[in-house]
Amino acid sequence: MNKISLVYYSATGNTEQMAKAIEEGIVEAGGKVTVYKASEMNKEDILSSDVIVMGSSATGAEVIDENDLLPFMEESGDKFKGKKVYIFGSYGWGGGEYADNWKAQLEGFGANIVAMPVLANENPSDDELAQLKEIGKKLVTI
Ligand SMILES: Cc1cc2nc3c(=O)[nH]c(=O)nc-3n(C[C@H](O)[C@H](O)[C@H](O)COP(=O)(O)O)c2cc1C
Repeated sequence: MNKISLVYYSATGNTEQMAKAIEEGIVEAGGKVTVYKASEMNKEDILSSDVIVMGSSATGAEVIDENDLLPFMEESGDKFKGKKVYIFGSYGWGGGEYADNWKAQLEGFGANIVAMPVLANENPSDDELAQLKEIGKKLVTI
């Protein structure tokens, strides 16, 4: 069974709801996940996981959380090489463009993006939450 960590940034709760759906899926499938808010993450624990799940809303100008998650990504670069990674999040108006940049950055580090990111426009829909739950189930043994 995979060691899974999930770290997310959410200003108003949209990405947080999505994180909860993934967590539910993992737990339903008999797995375990340690969930961190980006401002409280344990970087070593996250980087020692088999599967790293990261969520962020779009902030600034089409970027992920610039206070914690972006610095973590940039300082950890090579440590993502060969890791199984899943990213998701919520955006307001940019069509989710920020996540394309994010995915490309991770792929540049050599990460293996295990499924297409689910991106919600503001509040996640029931369908998006259901998709995230299914992805959570798969992460347990992927
Ligand atoms: C300061 C700020 C900057 C934002 N920048 C973007 C952006 O560049 N592109 C975009 O699509 N949405 C942007 N948004 C909208 C948020 O990404 C959107 O409201 C999202 O649903 C918030 O999710 P959260 O509650 O998980 O943080 C921004 C919102 C705020 C408050």
